[in-house]
Amino acid sequence: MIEVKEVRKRYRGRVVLNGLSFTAEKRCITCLIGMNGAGKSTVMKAIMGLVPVKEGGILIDGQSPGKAVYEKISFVPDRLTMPLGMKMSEGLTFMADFYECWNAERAVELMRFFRLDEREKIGNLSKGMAAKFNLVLGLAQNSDYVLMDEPFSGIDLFSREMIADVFSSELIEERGVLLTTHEVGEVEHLIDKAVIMHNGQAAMEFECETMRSEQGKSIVDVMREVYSR
Ligand SMILES: Nc1ncnc2c1ncn2[C@@H]1O[C@H](COP(=O)(O)OP(=O)(O)OP(=O)(O)O)[C@@H](O)[C@H]1O
Repeated sequence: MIEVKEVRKRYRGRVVLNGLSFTAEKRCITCLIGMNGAGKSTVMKAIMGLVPVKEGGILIDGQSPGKAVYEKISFVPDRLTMPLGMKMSEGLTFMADFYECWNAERAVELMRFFRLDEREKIGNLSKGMAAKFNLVLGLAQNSDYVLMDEPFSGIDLFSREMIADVFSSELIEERGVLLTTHEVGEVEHLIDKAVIMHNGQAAMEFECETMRSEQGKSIVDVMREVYSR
């Protein structure tokens, strides 16, 4: 389980996370939802140790983040961070050299699934192709958790459906997924749990199915309630 406990984060004195707490479990797709600038990417980066957090705590399966823990988590940032001059094949080799948990067979399977040609230069990829390659890099690691920052951003409908298929496939099944998205209405059926961020805190954390069956509310309904408070 990923546990975010009472995390506070300021950027140059401005409070972005103000005692944020939530959990993301294995075998569960958890979605962080919030307006632009709510701090979603900041939380992702904090979990990955990419931005320092002085107050509050983050635990992964009960352990504080460190090298061993980071082998358990893969992070798909909101844009590709590979050099643009590299071919995708070189990017895959780089990942294989760098990550002990790299699963080359799965990488090949994913490249085929997304119909990506590894001979293509990264700099020549369209936005959607780059997003898919970014997902390959994250999902081909044998990690227990996958963090994805805006995996659907700027991607056409059919490619979104392809990415959505990955969520319900065996590529994810046993893992815990924590993602951010603005396409809440579209991905609602894929998400198990929602965490609505507001004023630097988790204003609501709920199981989507329970919310639907017991209160008849969609995630968007709950968002409207939270933001109109
Ligand atoms: N490195 C930084 N230095 C200063 N301020 C920052 C930095 N990174 C983020 N911020 C600020 O922190 C706030 C939260 O940013 P963050 O990117 O986490 O939001 P977000 O919820 O992911 O937004 P969006 O939905 O627009 O992607 C914003 O006001 C942003 O300007």
